[in-house]
Amino acid sequence: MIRFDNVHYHYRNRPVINGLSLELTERRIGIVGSNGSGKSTLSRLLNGLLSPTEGCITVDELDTRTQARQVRRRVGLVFQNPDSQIVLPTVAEDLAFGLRHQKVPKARIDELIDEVLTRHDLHAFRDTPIHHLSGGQKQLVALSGVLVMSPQWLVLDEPTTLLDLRNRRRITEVIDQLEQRAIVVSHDLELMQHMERVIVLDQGKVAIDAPPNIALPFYTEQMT
Ligand SMILES: Nc1ncnc2c1ncn2[C@@H]1O[C@H](COP(=O)(O)OP(=O)(O)OP(=O)(O)O)[C@@H](O)[C@H]1O
Repeated sequence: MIRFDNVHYHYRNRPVINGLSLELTERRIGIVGSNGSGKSTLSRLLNGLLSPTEGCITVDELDTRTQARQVRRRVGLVFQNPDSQIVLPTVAEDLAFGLRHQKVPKARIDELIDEVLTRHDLHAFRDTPIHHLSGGQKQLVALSGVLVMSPQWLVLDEPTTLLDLRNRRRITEVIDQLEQRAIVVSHDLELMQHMERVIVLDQGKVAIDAPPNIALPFYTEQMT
């Protein structure tokens, strides 16, 4: 379980998250909200990249302030723009990066990479330079790079915004089939329909927290 206990986050003196208390247990949780409502800040708080200014976040009992390294292993964060996540020139090199850092033996790294690429239909691109890939393929590589580390939780920040309809559907299918628990931050309301629970953020607070058939009409009404 991920638990937020009266969490506040301020950038310098600008309050962005304002007293969130949440228990996240569902397998698919969506976070929506208008631009600047605090969604990306929330994603970074979830995996310990940012620490609350006030209050406490625990991930399966690990405190993100004091056990950030363990939290980051447990919660994989996929950024909105794959270019900010992919660091090495070819697909295989990039996927090996985190595993090598964790001192996983080379033969095991190759096995894990083969497995994740096959699962996402990317095996033909194993040694392809990243800059030859389409936006959708890069998005899948960025996701694969996080999955290969076997996190228990995934946080996906706007996984479909840069994609065309076909790739949006593909990523939606991949998210549906993930074994991990996933928290998906997105403006893509079609993707949000696939969630069990949708939290609407407004100025760093929960405006509504409900199944998508209730939360999404509330959100669209609020936005118009
Ligand atoms: N590094 C930063 N320093 C100062 N202010 C920041 C920083 N990052 C974000 N903010 C501010 O915090 C607020 C919330 O930003 P955040 O990126 O979390 O919102 P968001 O809901 O993800 O927005 P969007 O839908 O536009 O991506 C915004 O007003 C933003 O300007």
